[in-house]
Amino acid sequence: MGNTDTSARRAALQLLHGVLDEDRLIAELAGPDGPLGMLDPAGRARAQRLAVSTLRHLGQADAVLKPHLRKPPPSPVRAILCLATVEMLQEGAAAHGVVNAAVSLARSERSTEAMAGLVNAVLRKVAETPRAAWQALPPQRLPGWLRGRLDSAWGRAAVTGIEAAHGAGAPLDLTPRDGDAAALAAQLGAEALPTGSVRLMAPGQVSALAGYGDGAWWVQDAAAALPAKLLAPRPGERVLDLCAAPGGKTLQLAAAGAQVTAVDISAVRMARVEENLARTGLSADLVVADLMEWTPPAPADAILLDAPCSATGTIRRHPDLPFAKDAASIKPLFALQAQMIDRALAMLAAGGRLVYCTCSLLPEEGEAQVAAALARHHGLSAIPAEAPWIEPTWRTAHGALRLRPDFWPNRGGMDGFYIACLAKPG
Ligand SMILES: C[S@@+](CC[C@H](N)C(=O)[O-])C[C@H]1O[C@@H](n2cnc3c(N)ncnc32)[C@H](O)[C@@H]1O
Repeated sequence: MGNTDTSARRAALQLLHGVLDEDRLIAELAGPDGPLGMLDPAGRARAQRLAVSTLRHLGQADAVLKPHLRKPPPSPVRAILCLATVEMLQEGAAAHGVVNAAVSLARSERSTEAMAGLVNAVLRKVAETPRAAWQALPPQRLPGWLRGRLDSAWGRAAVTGIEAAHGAGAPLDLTPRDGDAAALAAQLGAEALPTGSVRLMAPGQVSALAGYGDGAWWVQDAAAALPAKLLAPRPGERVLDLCAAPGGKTLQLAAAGAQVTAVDISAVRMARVEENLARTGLSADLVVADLMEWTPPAPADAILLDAPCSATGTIRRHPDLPFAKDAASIKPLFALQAQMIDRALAMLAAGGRLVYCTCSLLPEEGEAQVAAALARHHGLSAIPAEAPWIEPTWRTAHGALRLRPDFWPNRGGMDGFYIACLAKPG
């Protein structure tokens, strides 16, 4: 048990090193060749949870540690200190075991062994921090490159709400295959959301939930489920799902009875779509291709384009993202998104509809893309989103939806998304 815990903590430190020192995402580091490769499934889950929680609360951990340090420690020592601080104060782990583990981890590496005494002394003081004092700390701030942009786009109060939502993390949302959220919610003791998703606040192991094996539902954030609902495919319609993997939206479109062709450039990610279709007993044609080069055999009645983006709407699930990315790494996506909209419109039949969406909080990847597309394409028009569950604060220009993590604050929030529906002239 002790060894397993130490291995999980060591792996968590390696994940932190990858994110904080090498600008890599946890998703890139989580493969079999990475730090988690040698662990059993429980150890992998624990290491990942520790790293994610530490990244989510790094700002608070630094704040608690600061008065006990004369100068900022080297990065590997900071990681050990922050991991242990979060484990004690956020996760509620017993101080004795956490401090001993941190000291032995510090001793075990050449880069940190000389500071094992400091790790011990500092963490003993941190362990005395009252839980209430920890909980009263303000949520971690977004890094400057993103905070400034969100401040300009949505204002300071929204940014504060977004940061609070990031600190709270995300509940587990499910999309029922048969669309009956009330029945699934009753079965799982969960909440049926007004938008048709089912929300579990403390889910435990996903594959142990009733209905997983027979594919009665799939995991999908409530906001991420809305683009396919707004496309509202009719049975038998020829629908293209562009940038489809891992396939949450493909499943929705197929469940609605559409003839779906799902396109994605990544064979590895497309394998996930295939697994998801097999588990849920739904069907779609799968095409591994670059949509900038691929042409459908016939124009589509409707298209869903979930373009690659900064994913800044998903930080509450992926707190590694703001550390691993920066403005320069995101900028090339803006031009690609515009090209993808043009490409999608070329694949669409006259009179057809296109839903464009991104899980981004940046207007450059949402509002600005649609405004520019409407200016570029003569006759293209916006179809205002209509559904009884749309809240007035979600509406933005061109009848599109702007969703943010600070919405539904008493319900567990939602991912950030931009969703617009466009009509090609007939
Ligand atoms: C936001 S994710 C899609 C999520 C997916 N729609 C879902 O609901 O599960 C973006 C996807 O775009 C794919 N992609 C990126 N560039 C592409 C291209 N040029 N052609 C096709 N797919 C591409 C990526 O492989 C990635 O799977």
